[in-house]
Amino acid sequence: MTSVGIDAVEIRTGKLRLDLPETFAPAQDKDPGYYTKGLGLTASSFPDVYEDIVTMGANAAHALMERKDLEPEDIGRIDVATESAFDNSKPVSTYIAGCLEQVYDGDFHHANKGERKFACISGTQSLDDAYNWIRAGRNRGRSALVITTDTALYARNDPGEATQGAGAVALLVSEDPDVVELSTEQGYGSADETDFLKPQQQFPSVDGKRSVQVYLARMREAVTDFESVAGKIHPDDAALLPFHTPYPGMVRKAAALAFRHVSRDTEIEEELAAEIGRQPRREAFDSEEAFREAAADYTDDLTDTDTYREWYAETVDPTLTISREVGNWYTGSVHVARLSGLKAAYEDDIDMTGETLLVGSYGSGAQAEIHAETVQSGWADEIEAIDVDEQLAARYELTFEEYEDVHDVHNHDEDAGVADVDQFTAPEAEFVFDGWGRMGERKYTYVE
Ligand SMILES: CC(C)(COP(=O)([O-])OP(=O)([O-])OC[C@H]1O[C@@H](n2cnc3c(N)ncnc32)[C@H](O)[C@@H]1OP(=O)([O-])[O-])[C@@H](O)C(=O)NCCC(=O)NCCSC(=O)C[C@@](C)(O)CC(=O)[O-]
Repeated sequence: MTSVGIDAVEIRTGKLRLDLPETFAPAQDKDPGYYTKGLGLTASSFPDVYEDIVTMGANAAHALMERKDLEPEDIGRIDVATESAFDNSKPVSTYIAGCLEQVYDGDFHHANKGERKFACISGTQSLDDAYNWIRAGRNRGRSALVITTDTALYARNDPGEATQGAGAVALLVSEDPDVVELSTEQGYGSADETDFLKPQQQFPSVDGKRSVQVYLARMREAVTDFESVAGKIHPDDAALLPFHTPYPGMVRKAAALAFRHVSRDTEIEEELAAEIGRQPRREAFDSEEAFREAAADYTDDLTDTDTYREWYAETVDPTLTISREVGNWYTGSVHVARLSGLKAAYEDDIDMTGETLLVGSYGSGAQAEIHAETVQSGWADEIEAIDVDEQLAARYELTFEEYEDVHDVHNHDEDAGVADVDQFTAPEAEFVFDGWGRMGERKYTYVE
């Protein structure tokens, strides 16, 4: 069977940085520990005034095509996943293709382009579309470009304001990939939920506490569904667990429940029994409430054990490093988690070839998906080539007042725009937003 998966990755972070404990916390009159320890975040990325979802996506795609020495004729489809689209008809992929055509001799007229929407999970759904297209043998030897791009803004003073972020991830999906091969097995947990949505509005209406519960419930379903096709998961099966990361604290909660589930009925549960007892079983309780309380107590004890802490430090924590510095990139978030985990393994000199990643994607509204990925022998060369640290370090550090201006610049209802707020950084060798066309379309130029 043809091996299909991710052949190369590039990211593009928004070029502005807001420090949460140092700059945001005092202005919000909050304890800095709320951001760093509670949510697990240090900073958010924001786009400069000449950046948006198109420039970030096009710049990530351009970097990837240059590094892999690709021409437009090598790409058979461009799938964009976003929940920050500014056009209800023309897909962002056409804007991005238009940008790329400014710098390549060829064009993308032969390429199928689209835009996926299902909150944050649409990035993984686009990956699926690309995978299925290649596995169906319809790709004529070409690869797919999957681009996730979002500016995740919340209304000012919404609790979600602390979790904002902006950036794009470009993934090249090909036969015989260099980074990871995707499993055919998948598990889903999907239900009509009203926890986070944007009905004809830019900023989300969020029931924050409920969104956390829905994330956990749908993930639990997806794990069970995955096990029904792939067999029971054991904690030692996966080297890394890249999960959708709206903020690292969310993944910390999900990881505790995941470990409790996958260690049940294993030698790990038996070994821990002397220390914290065995896991509560539903049939031993008179009511659902009593069972849930006992399960929550067991989970608290479990997360205090050395066994759990070691597993978390090796398998989960490395996937959160980039997220702590950039916030939520919505559709790109789980793909940032994968990159973060592989980057940490590369830096620690761990040979990941042949190892399994268990990837958990999620989108509000709501749907979770679990699949496995097998790391390929070219992974280290690919990870080494990505300039994540340089991009993060080069960001402009915003004051709180500048942050307020930037939020207004990217707020579709505010008049502030490129003309009113000076850019904070100077564009170089990249696509920039440079005004409006005659039909209200956004226009882009490549700046040398
Ligand atoms: C998630 C909430 C509700 C949290 O906002 P909140 O309700 O203000 O925060 P909290 O009171 O729940 O506190 C968070 C944690 O900080 C701790 N804490 C408190 N104070 C301190 C302190 N001083 N020092 C240290 N720790 C402190 C506190 O104890 C708690 O720890 P936990 O119980 O989680 O272990 C908010 O950020 C929000 O509304 N965010 C937006 C929605 C969101 O991200 N939801 C996550 C799941 S839904 C999802 O992932 C989908 C999404 C959002 O990406 C969208 C999509 O799919 O398109």
